[in-house]
Amino acid sequence: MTTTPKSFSETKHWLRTAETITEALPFMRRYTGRTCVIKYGGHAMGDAELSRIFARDVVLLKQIGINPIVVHGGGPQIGAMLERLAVKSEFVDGLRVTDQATVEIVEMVLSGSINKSIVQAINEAGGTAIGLSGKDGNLIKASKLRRTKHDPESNIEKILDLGFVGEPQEVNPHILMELEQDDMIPVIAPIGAGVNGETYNINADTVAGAVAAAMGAVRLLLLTDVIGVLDKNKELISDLTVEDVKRLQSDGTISGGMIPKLETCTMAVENGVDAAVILDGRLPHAMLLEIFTDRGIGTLIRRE
Ligand SMILES: Nc1ncnc2c1ncn2[C@@H]1O[C@H](COP(=O)(O)OP(=O)(O)O)[C@@H](O)[C@H]1O
Ligand SMILES: CC(=O)N[C@@H](CCC(=O)OP(=O)(O)O)C(=O)O
Repeated sequence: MTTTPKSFSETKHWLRTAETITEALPFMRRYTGRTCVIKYGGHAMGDAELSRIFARDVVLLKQIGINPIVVHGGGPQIGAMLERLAVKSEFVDGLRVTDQATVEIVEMVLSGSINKSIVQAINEAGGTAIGLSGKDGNLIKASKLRRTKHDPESNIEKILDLGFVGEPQEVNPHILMELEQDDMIPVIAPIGAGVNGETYNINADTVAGAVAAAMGAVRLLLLTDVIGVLDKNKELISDLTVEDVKRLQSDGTISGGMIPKLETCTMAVENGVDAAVILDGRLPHAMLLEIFTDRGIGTLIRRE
């Protein structure tokens, strides 16, 4: 059956749709053939309909020649499982202190249920997704995170011991390139393997940034549960340079999970990623609005 527009408003709707597609053309040209790393945060994946929309948008990117790589988090889901198993958990500067029992649960939740549900959603949307953790194909070689924190009482830098929290030492881009060439969509759980066979829990933003840098991505998109980086008056900051980020960090404008997020963006844009964007994963089609319109949403971070 064919349908033709029946009313003036219906015609306007069709015209608007056609205009939107035409508007997207220059952006498609800019991004085609390039890699776009999407960090899908645990907070952003709470709603079933939003998850379906996310999966469809990822497939759409692939369909028009952009290579999406999904790196997912799962902080709230790990938290819920730890609570069920009565394992206590605390965060320092947005990072979960991770002992041996915790790292086993973190790996189970991230590489298991969360990874597979994203893979399944993308496959149901018509794509071919492959789930990986940093252990698969030696994707991420990790080491124990070395971090210090200034102690105002003693005025010295104290070494933080976060247990099995890791940082990527090396990301192997070859396996991801192979998958891209075969039209597959990698979905990565932020788990890394150490040289002595130990398992590391790595912040998902950090993994996304390291993967984006290793792939020379055109964009690193961090989907989260806020509209972007907010200033002290809770207003959205739409653009930031690396210098601006340092200032926001030292004057305390950013805290908690926003700290590793912006550190990641800085690392990524200093290592060959064109730009990083922190945007609201609760907004349907947030990625498409960011990539295919000149309005942009969220906070865009560039080198300078
Ligand atoms: N200046 C800021 N602007 C926006 N969010 C901030 C800021 N400082 C701290 N945050 C916190 O960072 C959180 C996002 O980080 P996180 O909870 O780790 O998200 P995700 O689970 O998506 O990775 C926000 O929900 C907010 O509570
Ligand atoms: C070291 C560390 O904090 N790891 C995170 C890994 C998951 C994650 O980063 O999830 P979100 O992106 O949803 O926050 C954690 O254990 O929660």
